[in-house]
Amino acid sequence: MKVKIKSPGTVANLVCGFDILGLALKAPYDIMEFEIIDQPGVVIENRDAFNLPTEPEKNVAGVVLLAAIEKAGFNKGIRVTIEKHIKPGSGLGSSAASAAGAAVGANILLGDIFSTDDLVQLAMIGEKLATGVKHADNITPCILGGITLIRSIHPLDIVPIASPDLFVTVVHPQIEVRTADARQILRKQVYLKDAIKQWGNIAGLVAGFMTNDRGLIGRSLEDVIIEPVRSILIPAFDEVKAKCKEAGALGGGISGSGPSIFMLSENEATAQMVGDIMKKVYDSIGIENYVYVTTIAKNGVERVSE
Ligand SMILES: Nc1ncnc2c1ncn2[C@@H]1O[C@H](COP(=O)(O)OP(=O)(O)O)[C@@H](O)[C@H]1O
Ligand SMILES: N[C@@H](CCOP(=O)(O)O)C(=O)O
Repeated sequence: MKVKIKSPGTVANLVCGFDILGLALKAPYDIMEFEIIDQPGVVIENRDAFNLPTEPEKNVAGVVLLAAIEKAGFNKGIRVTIEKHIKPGSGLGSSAASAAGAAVGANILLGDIFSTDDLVQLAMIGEKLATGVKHADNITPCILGGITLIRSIHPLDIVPIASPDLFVTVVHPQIEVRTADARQILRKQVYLKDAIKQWGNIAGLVAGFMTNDRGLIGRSLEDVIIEPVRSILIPAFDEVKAKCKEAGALGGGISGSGPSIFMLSENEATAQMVGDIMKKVYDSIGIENYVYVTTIAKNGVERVSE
């Protein structure tokens, strides 16, 4: 039996929700194909130009598949073919797409034996390999679709949030920011006044999503803790953000750990205009860039026909 899935890109952090809020994107997505093999262990074949490791212990899909095999007590092996469209180090959850895709793909092959919490726990093993830390704000929306809140990872407590019909524009300037590096530069302590502002924004953003209050969503898309530090790694960040908001975007910020920047808009025309602005800014400073105008994906990792 062969299992083919598509695994979506994700926007983690959702500006003020560092490590706890994320959404799934309709595009881009990776394609992965799985099959059971007699030889125990994991075999990885990459069908893209990213040169990711094929040794299972060095590839996030590999470590997740090894963990799934062990957890299931399975005595055969799994071969996975990865066709990656989400560039590693993009801030669009490239590692999460492989980790979550591997967990879901293995689960289908093994007969649907894992719960959603099991899948997230397994996929977090992949995120730990990529970033040095277990975080679930990419893998949870990648698995479940929509917008998700990770209230806690110890113990795991996932809260799916109602997703308003918003458009998402993402620009991916073609520079690489490794999530592991973007975590290293963060301050370990925050001022109470900043924490209070951030709590207000997170609560406002979740309430805004749940009540479809566009004004509240826009006002709450503010990050006073992480963005001021990480935006230094992203050329023209302030200019892009200011111009997109002027053009009518509700708001946005760094996608994951960057360098991608995302904006939410109420309609497609604004989302397209925002994309044109993003492109123009990066073209004007000679940075190759790629723009996606898309929506929030209702579904996460999905099985597709051969
Ligand atoms: N299957 C995989 N998919 C993506 N990245 C992988 C994979 N296996 C290992 N990696 C490593 O993980 C890192 C990319 O993860 P990360 O920095 O979190 O990027 P992103 O923000 O796109 O998720 C790179 O160092 C890459 O080599
Ligand atoms: N919460 C994480 C999210 C990283 O997202 P990625 O798409 O850049 O992998 C963090 O900000 O470190």
